[in-house]
Amino acid sequence: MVYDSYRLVKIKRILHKVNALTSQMRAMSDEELQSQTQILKSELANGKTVNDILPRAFATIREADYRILGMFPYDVQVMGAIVLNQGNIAEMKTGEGKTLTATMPLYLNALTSKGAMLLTPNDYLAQRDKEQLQPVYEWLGLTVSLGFSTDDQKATPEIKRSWYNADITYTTASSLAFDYLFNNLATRREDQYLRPFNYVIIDEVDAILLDEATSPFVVSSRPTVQSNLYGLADEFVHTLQPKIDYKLNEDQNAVWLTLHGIRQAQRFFRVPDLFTNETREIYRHIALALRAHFIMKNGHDYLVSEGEVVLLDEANGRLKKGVKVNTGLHQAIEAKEHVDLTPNQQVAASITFPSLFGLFNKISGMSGTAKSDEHEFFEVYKMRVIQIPTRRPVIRHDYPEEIYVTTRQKLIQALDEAITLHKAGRPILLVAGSVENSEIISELLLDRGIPHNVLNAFNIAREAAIIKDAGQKGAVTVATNMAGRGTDIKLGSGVKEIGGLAVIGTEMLPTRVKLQLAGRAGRQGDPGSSKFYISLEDSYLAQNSTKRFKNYYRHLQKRSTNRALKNPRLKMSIMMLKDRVAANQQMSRSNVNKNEAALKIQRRDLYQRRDQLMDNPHLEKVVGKWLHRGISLYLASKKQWDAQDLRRLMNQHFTYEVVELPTDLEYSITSLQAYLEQFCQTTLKKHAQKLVNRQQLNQFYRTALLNALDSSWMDQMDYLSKLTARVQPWGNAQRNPNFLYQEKAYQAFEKMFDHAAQKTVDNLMLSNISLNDDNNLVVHFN
Ligand SMILES: Nc1ncnc2c1ncn2[C@@H]1O[C@H](COP(=O)(O)OP(=O)(O)OP(=O)(O)O)[C@@H](O)[C@H]1O
Repeated sequence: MVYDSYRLVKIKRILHKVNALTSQMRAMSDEELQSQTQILKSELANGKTVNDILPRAFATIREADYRILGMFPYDVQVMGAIVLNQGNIAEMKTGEGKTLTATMPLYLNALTSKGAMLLTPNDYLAQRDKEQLQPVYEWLGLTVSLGFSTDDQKATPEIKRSWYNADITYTTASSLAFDYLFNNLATRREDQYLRPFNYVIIDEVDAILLDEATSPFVVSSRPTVQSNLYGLADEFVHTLQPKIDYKLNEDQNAVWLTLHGIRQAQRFFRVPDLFTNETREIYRHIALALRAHFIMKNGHDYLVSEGEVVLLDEANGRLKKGVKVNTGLHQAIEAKEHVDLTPNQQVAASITFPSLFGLFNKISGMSGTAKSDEHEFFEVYKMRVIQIPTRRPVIRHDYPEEIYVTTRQKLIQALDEAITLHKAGRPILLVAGSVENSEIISELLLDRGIPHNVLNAFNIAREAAIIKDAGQKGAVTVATNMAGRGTDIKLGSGVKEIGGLAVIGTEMLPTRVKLQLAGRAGRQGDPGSSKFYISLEDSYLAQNSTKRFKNYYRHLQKRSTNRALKNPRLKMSIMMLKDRVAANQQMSRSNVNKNEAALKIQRRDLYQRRDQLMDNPHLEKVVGKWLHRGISLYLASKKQWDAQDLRRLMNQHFTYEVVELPTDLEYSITSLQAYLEQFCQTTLKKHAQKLVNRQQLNQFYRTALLNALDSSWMDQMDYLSKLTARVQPWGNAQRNPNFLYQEKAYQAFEKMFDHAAQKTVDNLMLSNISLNDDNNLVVHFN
């Protein structure tokens, strides 16, 4: 705390410097103010640093914000902006105006011409913020872009390049993650579009770096053979009895087979042992089916819509875009819900948010709720969380939550409260715990004849329109926690006078999500209130509570009281439960980060090699080296060679034609190596004769090498994505699963290059090459 106030003093000193320039900026003509951009850029070019020019740059854009948008950033916003420029996290309460705050560090860091990005948690916010602020940046002579397309058209590399080369880019973390992965799957420089990452502000930083830290972004590629094990594993799971065959630890979101269950599985799948190399896949599918059945809940974690399973983002109630679930879990849920299975796909590239942001020169973040995790932010990202005071005191009234025994009781109470407030004319935001509950609440409201809007994952398209009306007198909006982050509900006329927006929650939620939702009311010093109605049947409690707690619940259920529960011990145990869940989540993030660390090194190494291959105009030497390695690996597969073995090997990997071996060939490894290398060179010469020039030959080499490297990397990614599940059972045998993971990941990476070398031989020898009508190279790998 002492350090915090010391930091604030330092920040205020910089604020004074910015404030001192206000009148000077106000006196400038528009042209003079606009010319500041060039002046500041040349100061940077002449050796000044971003920190040196901060006061002037901030004062410039502050005045521009005022002239173009009519909003002059408040002192507390400038303080937030200073924190963002330091590469730290500004904790600013909800509604304090983070969008406008970000204009200052974005402008300042964009002056370096290396790019500045703002990442929001969803498309809607990125688009809204970009549209709102674009006029300011453009007025000051900077370019702005939105980092994704707003229609369904696929963007060409050229279009993407224009997004990422803009001075300032507004986008979402997931769009950036996917673009990064695709950029590094390109086989030609022309298809790449990213420049090195420079500066980023992550809006709602706790959602991105904490809540979503553990689910990697995955780009899938070639479909693999569909396994019929999903259906079988699903059938098997139906036969299991709780506690006897499997155990569920809802605290840790874990479910596993007991010894009895393992025996059942061995009987069901007719295998003697479930933990051998051959039966690994069976075990993996059982683990997936168990998760699908006992951890993933319809309406909470996913929806089934028109015969398809769509995953929901737990943190914000939105549909998950792209492929973002651990390999196979999606199919396991599909088997559970009896819908068609999507084809199995292989992982082509993957990355987690923490690794993605590790690629930036400077990262910063903002959120209304980051302080509680400041240790983790510092430990993992070296970012400090600095609390910025609010401009006006928050006068929102947060009532203590009311606890009921059953879902029914809590919903009725919440509805009664909503109706009372509605009668008084106050706008109401009724928050449901799941899509299903939002529909139930909506029906209950209809029964009582109350008109309302529903905002859930099914009607995202109407989000902006719904939010626009949500603050009007008498408006009732039912929403899932989708309405939590960044939703700015503006109060209609006369609403302040009657008490502002009322947020009524109907579900127990993690603390941060709850704070975000309450923060929809009482923004910028407005009046407002929040109250949460929870029940002992809420899924958060059901999933995370202890045995004692459950017994207590059963006891209360028998008493069948309709009144709110007031027992202080109950409140205390709920508080402790929340802490325990948060600690468990932190632990699982730290495990994922440790595993990801191995992957990060491998990914960087691989991408560097790819870049080198793409830039090298003379690949003959590299080709020679890889052929040498590939051939020696093929030859190492046997101790003794004879003519028949050699012919077989050559027909598999070197040529489809009949092999004529020299009569005087010696069958020692050394001479076979020399013979095969010579054979390869002759084949390559033949290939070269079909091509127009040396560049084309180089292009052929590059394609063959990249293809070999990429497909080996895909196997590696696939292996790693399954490795976490595989090391778990060994972990139980008292070996540290993290250590095992690192060890196995490293060994596999070494092996990966062996496979790539062998694949290179096949690619160079067995491919069909030709020229099309325009004399462009066409390669088909076999
Ligand atoms: N300096 C300012 N002058 C006038 N109005 C402002 C100023 N700064 C912000 N506002 C207004 O305050 C409201 C809240 O801003 P914004 O949505 O950016 O808040 P936020 O901090 O991002 O909230 P949340 O945490 O909920 O996302 C907006 O309507 C915005 O236009």
